[in-house]
Amino acid sequence: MGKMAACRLEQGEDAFRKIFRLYKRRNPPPDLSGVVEFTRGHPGVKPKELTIGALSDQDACRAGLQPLDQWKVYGLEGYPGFLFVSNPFLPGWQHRWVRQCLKVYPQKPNVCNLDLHMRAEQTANIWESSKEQLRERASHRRSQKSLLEKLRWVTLGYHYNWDTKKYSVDHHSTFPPDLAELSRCVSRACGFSKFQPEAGILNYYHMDSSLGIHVDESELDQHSPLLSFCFGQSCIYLLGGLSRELAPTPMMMHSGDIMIMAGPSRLLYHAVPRILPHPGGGLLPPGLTVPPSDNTPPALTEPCSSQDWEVCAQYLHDSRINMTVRQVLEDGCSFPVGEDMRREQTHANEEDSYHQNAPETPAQEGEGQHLLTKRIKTT
Ligand SMILES: O=C(O)CCC(=O)C(=O)O
Ligand SMILES: [Fe+2]
Repeated sequence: MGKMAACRLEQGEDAFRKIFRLYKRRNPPPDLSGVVEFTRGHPGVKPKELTIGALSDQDACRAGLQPLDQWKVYGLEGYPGFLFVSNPFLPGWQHRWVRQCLKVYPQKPNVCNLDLHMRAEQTANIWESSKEQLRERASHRRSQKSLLEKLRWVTLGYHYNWDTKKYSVDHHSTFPPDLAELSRCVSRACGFSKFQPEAGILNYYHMDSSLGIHVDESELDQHSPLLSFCFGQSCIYLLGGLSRELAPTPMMMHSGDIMIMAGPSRLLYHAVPRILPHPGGGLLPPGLTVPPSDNTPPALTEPCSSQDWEVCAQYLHDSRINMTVRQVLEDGCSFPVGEDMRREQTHANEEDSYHQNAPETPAQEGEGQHLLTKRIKTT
């Protein structure tokens, strides 16, 4: 990078990047006392009341969620439209979503990072080819990394294209009905009764992973909320402003927590600089140390068997999974065609410059989330 450009960066173009690097740092470890813990009454955290009745107890229960009057929901001063739900899952139910993320959602026709450099038959059954390797790990036998451990992202519904940064009508598969229903339950509960789950990105992190600074702006509908579900180990999540000059707020996310980015918070910069062991010791967070619930009638997903859970638990000892769910198209709209598409593309190209490094500019730390496999970085 030229001297001038470096200078401009230092003058605060990128307050976000400075904080990203601070929390990513291992040596010396950063002071975490300023990191927002929503359930611990941090300044700026405001409990929120949801409309009781927005989600029936029966629908909540089918999705593995507690009755709405039990949910702990918070807003954050300075971030209108942002909501944080502290683990609303019923005991034994996060397990099912974790199992879906590891065993079911990586299957074809869904798309994952491994497809970029492996043949279709090699990625046809990631779970089956990995489970023995993961079990062996439990008995401390050394083994090669399994495909599951190499998984970084999976796309669902309208498959996000990491090259063009677009969704398209031609690259679509059925959005998983169970995750669609969970997402509709959460969005209804939070007052977004029209939300349509149309695309999902699942992110798989290990203890040395991070997710670069970005805005999720590829959806044609940027008014609908974006939902984000966390499982496994904890993370520091940075929520910034509409520009990278604004310093982000660091917050902790734990297993089971759900975030809703809506309204004025929908297009804010954000990043995950650091994965942290869940607080409290032990290999798994408290919500996952109970056995998987075996059955509650009638449910969206089948119970997680103890054999499947053994593999999932082993995976989660040093991993975090995040599912984001998005509405791509505005209500009643379809993908643009002809003249509309040209207009849309011109507009998108202007916006893309936000994410791309100029050719002569080396990638900056914390940048480049949309660069193919670099989306989740491993140090
Ligand atoms: O892992 C997270 O919490 C954030 C994921 C995210 O920002 C994304 O998928 O766009
Ligand atoms: Fe994002």
